[in-house]
Formats: sequence, C-alpha cells, structure tokens
Amino acid sequence: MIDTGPLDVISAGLAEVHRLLLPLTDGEVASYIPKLALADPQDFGLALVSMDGHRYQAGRSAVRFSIQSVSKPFVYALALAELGLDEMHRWVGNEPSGDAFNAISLERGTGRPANPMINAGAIATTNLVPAGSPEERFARVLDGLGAFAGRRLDVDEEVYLSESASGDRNRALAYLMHAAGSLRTEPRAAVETYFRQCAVRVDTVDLAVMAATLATGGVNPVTGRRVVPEPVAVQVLAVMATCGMYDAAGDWLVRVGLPAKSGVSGGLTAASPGRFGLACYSPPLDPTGSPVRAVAALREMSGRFGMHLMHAPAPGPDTVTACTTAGQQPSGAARPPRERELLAREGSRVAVVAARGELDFTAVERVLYALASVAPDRPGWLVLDLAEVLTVRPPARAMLEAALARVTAAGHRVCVVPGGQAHGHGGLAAGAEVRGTRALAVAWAEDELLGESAGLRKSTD
Ligand SMILES: NC(=O)CC[C@H](N)C(=O)O
Repeated sequence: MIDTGPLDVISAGLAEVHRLLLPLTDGEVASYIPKLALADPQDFGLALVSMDGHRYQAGRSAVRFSIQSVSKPFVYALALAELGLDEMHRWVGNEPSGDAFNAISLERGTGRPANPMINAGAIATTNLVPAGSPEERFARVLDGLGAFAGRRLDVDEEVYLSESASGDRNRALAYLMHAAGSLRTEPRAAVETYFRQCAVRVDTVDLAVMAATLATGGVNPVTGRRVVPEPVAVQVLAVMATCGMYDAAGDWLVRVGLPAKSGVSGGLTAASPGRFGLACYSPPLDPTGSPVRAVAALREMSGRFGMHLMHAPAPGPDTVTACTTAGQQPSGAARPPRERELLAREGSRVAVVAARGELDFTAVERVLYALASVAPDRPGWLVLDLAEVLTVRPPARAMLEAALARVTAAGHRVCVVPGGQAHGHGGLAAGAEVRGTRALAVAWAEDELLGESAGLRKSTD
C-alpha cells in the first residue's frame, strides 16, 4: 500500500474528500442488530484499488467491521458462477424492487425474490451455493469472499450472535420463501448461514479490492487470481447498478453512476468497470440504510474524477492511419515489407487501409467505413494493414472477417498485415503476437508470396 507521499495525488484526493465530509454527521448508526449500535460514528475510511492492484486510502481505512449486505453481490457472483444465469433466474429475479432492503416482498405467482440485493434474494442466493451441508456452504462462502478480498477473512462471532438473536424478520422471510417454494433448503439453517455471511469481518481496503475484482472482469488485481468468470462479473455489476442501492438505486445511478452496494454496518463499495474499485466506511445511515458520508463521498469522487458510468470515454485518436484508393501511394508511416512488396508489384491495383491501437466496436466501425470507401471498382487488391494494432476484441474481429468476406465476394483479393509490427513508431516489439490479427492474417494470406514472406501458413495459429 502506498503512503501518502508528495507524489501520491490519488491518496491526497481521497484525503481531501475525507476532510471535506468528516463534519457531515447526519444519519443514525444501525441498532436493530444490537452489536452494530456499538460502532464509532466517527470512523470514516476511504479506499481505491486500481486494475493493477495499486491500493490508495485515506482516513480510518484499517478499521474492521462486519460486511453485512456488501457481501450480497459477491455471494451472488459465487452462486452465479456455479449455476449460470438462467438457472439462477429461476430462483431469484433481476428486477429492482424499489423496496427497502428488508421488505417482505416476493414476486406474485412465483414467490421468487425480486433481486439478490434485498434480504430475501440474498438468503435464497446464499443457499443456492452448492454444498452438502450448511457448514460446507458457509465454508465455501467464506473462501469465496476471501478470494475477492485477496486474503483469508474471518467472522465477527459477536455480530453473528447478535443478529441471530434479533433476526426474526429475516427468519420470517426465509419461512415465507420456503412455503412459496423459492428457498430450497431448510429455512432455519438457511438464515444462520446468511447471518454468518453478513458477520464476515473486512476493512475498507478489502471492500475496494473486492469491487476492483468485479471491475477487472473477475480477476483479483492484487493476487492475480481469477475468482469468477468474466461474464459473471459483468452480470453482477449490472445487478449492482440497478438494485445495489435498494429503493435509492435510481437516484444513485443518476447522481453517482457506478454499480455499488451498501450495508447497514456502514460499508459501501462501488466499481468503475475496467478502471478501479472504491470503498468507503462510515456507520451512520440514511433512512434507506445506506451510509450518509459514504454516499456523499462517492458522489464527490464520481464528480471529481469523472467516474460516471454513462460518461463513456471518447474513442481514442485516429484509428485509421492510412486510407488510399488503388493507384495512390499510401503516405504517413513507413509501410511494412509485405505491403511494400505488393505495392511494388501491383501498385495501381492496390488499395490500403491501415489501422492502429485497440480495435473495439467503435474503432472497427471506422476501419469498415474506410474499407468501404476505398474498395476498388474493378477487381484488385485490398490491404488491411493491422501492423500497429494492439488488440482486436472478439466482436470487432467477427465484424472484420465479415467485411473481408464481402470484399472477396466482390472479386477482390485481400491481404491482412498482422498486428504487433509497430513499424514507424514505438509499440510492441517486432513480431509480437497480437491476439486476433495473426489468425486473421493467416486466414487472409491469399497471396502465396506474401504468405511466405510473412512466415504465415494457413494451417498454423
Ligand atoms: N442492508 C444490510 O446490510 C442488511 C444486512 C443485515 N444482515 C440484515 O439482514 O438485516
């Protein structure tokens, strides 16, 4: 973890938000679980964990507290990874209920809880984690939460006993679901497993690492370990975005714009997909059960650091670096050898489109537009030069393949220069593999000479 030194601008930013909001003393510490009432309302910690596992913090980020409802998305992820979305959806819905976290609300007809973020849905979800006994199930839950946090976690036994002694409302929910057929296991044990899950002890940095693990697509950025498959992480973030803040989820998404989950002990975690995980701890709660300071802190950070999910970064600079019709000499960076050979031999019949950087949907649209605009009228050559491309996302590759198939169907011959050659300017070392482009080049190495000179064979890759 980095110490707040003069160069640590990020921790300094967190410290500033901390200073700004420390005087905000609104809200009440939860007391319906008696042990939670003993929390110090002055405790206030902030943490941010990047995709590279760099950790930043401010305030009392090392204070430990019971995770409570912040556990819900992570246990949902564990169950989802085992069951898959369709089976999961038979038992727990994906719809924001607009209800309070502890509402006695089950879907009419099915008896299914609306979503896994309210207590009913979380009790059902925990008990969908496959196991032979409640003990084994809790062991799996604890291991899974630890994998998200990147360290072995333990249970605050006093908080567990306190909730178990006062948790009749959750018990009632479990019995209702059991009667409706939406809870598969014995209700008493089902609730105890859920209570133990809520009593797992974490600190603010743990919560930020957990959120960062979802933000990376399921790989813990500190340990490097994959915890859940990428589609599961994406689905969980979506449920957090729509249901994570209970009856305040809509306003939260508008104002803060991050998938998040709060808990009654004062924890709040939020993920910025593909960027970082954030967390905050401050026990006093607003009437919806979310921590007042933590909500304000995330709102502040989202604004300051431009984190709102709907504010997608503008696509990078020029994707298309050369776009020349047949007969024109492509200008700009030096052309790679394969392309030079072809231009020397067939110059007047060769159109060239060169691209660089990362090819996602937006970038590939630019490439396809360029291809369409230079495709020769009469049969000729079309060079798709991907030498300076760094990655091709799978949907972008499928689009490129479809476009190349159309180009050949129109009677042209195609030559794809594989990525990773970074001629002209720096970038990847010559010959480095760039996922997707080499296979494309092999598939489209139409010309024997060019195929040979680039060391490509159709059977390889
Ligand atoms: N919102 C919460 O954090 C609720 C969790 C708590 N254990 C309960 O079931 O009431």
